[in-house]
Amino acid sequence: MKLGRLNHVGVATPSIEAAIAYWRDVMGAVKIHEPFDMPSQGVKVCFVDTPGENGTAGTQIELIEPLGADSPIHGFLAKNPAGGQHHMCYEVPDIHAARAEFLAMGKKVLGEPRIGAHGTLIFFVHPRDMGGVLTEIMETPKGDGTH
Ligand SMILES: CC[C@@H](C(=O)O)C(=O)SCCNC(=O)CCNC(=O)[C@H](O)C(C)(C)COP(=O)(O)OP(=O)(O)OC[C@H]1O[C@@H](n2cnc3c(N)ncnc32)[C@H](O)[C@@H]1OP(=O)(O)O
Ligand SMILES: [Co+2]
Repeated sequence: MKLGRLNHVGVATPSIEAAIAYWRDVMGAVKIHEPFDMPSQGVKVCFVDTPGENGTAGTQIELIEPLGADSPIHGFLAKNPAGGQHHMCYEVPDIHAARAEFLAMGKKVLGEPRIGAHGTLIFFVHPRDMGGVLTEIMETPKGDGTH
């Protein structure tokens, strides 16, 4: 499997507002995007751009707060009440080919590809099969890959 670039690091938080303040005031985020609800994924989302070179945006942090009773991050926050690093997301050119490759390697792919926060198809691979890291695979957006 040849992964593309790291698109974002998912960080679960019990409070997006508190997390925004941390990334802005402590970590010097260069841009805080408008938070939005993704009921289909059971999360409230806010993208934060860390500083890159010469004032440009670097890596994106995806802050996620539970939305609804069935949110997939309730279990994580029960174990990590203050929040923490939740998943890493890598781009691939062809989501269906990538999914088939992970399955062929015997990895536990969590569900069918569905639309993610960048508007392209995503799927997750279970952390037990990925060195303890919940891994999100997303099809590369047509634009610049930022939200
Ligand atoms: C915003 C939309 C989208 C995007 O476009 O970017 C997103 O990123 S949405 C992000 C939220 N969505 C998801 O996480 C969907 C996929 N996740 C799941 O299906 C579940 O969270 C899970 C990975 C199957 C875990 O389910 P859960 O019920 O919470 O836990 P288990 O008891 O089954 O856990 C088993 C095992 O795995 C460990 N674990 C759980 N979560 C993580 C994690 N994020 N990172 C590392 N390890 C994790 C958990 O501790 C258990 O370990 P053991 O106790 O050793 O068995
Ligand atoms: Co994500």
